[in-house]
Amino acid sequence: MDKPVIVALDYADDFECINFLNQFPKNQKLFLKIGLEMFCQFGYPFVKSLRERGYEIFLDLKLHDIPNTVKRTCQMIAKWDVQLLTIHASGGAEMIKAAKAGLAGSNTKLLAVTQLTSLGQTELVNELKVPLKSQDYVTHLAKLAFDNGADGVISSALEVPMIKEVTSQDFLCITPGIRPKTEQAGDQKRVATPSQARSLGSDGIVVGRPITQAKNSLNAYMNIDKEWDK
Ligand SMILES: O=C(O)c1cc(=O)[nH]c(=O)n1[C@@H]1O[C@H](COP(=O)(O)O)[C@@H](O)[C@H]1O
Repeated sequence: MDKPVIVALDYADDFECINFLNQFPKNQKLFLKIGLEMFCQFGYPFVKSLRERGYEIFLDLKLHDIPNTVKRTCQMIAKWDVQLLTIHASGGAEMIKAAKAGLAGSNTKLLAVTQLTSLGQTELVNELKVPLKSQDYVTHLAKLAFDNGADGVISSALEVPMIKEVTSQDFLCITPGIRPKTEQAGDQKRVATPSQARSLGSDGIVVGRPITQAKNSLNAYMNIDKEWDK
C-alpha cells in the first residue's frame, strides 16, 4: 500500500458511483472505500464487482460486537480479498484479537477506529463521559489496537505523530476528516488538509464529500491527490 488517497464512495446510488469511476482513465489505480451506506444497498456483489475491475477496496463496516460474532464475520470477509477492514477499537482487547484471528490467512489489513473524527473534546466528555483529553483517549485506543494485533488505526491526521510514538512507525494511520482549505468541515470536528496530513505522517487519507459532492468530482480528486503527493 503506497500512501493512497482513498475515495469514500458515499453515493446514494450505484449509477452515480459508476459514473464517477468511468471518468478516470482505464489504467488509473484507485483505492475505494465502501462504507455502510453502499454496503447496505448493494452488499457483497458490489464489493466483488469493484474488485474484479481491479480497484483496491477498503471495506468500512466498523464492526463492534462480542468477540465470537466479530470473529465469525471476519472469517467470512477474509474470503473477499479486500485490502482494509474496520472495527471499533472500543470493542476491547478480546474483540480486536478475535477480528485478527478471523482474518487469518487473508491479506486483509485490520484497522481499528479510535475516536470518530466527528467527535471533539466536548462530545467525548459530555456525551460519552470519557474524562480524558481527546488525544489521550485516541492514543490509548491506538495502543490497545496495536497490542492486540491490529495492523493500524483510523484517527484524525492531527493525532498521527502521537500514535506512531506509542505504537510503531510501521503501524498504519489512515486518516479521514480531510478538508482542503476551501471546504467547510461540516459534521467533522478533527480535520486536516491533505498537505497537513502528509506532513503529520498519515499513511493514507480518506476523502468523501469534498470529492463526491464536488461540481467536478474528477478535478476534485486530482487536486487533492496533487496536494497530498507533492
Ligand atoms: O472509518 C472511517 O472511514 C471513518 C472514521 C472516522 O473517524 N471518521 C470518518 O469520517 N470516517 C469515514 O470517512 C469518510 C469521510 O467522509 P467525508 O467527511 O465526506 O470526507 C466517511 O465515509 C466516514 O464514514
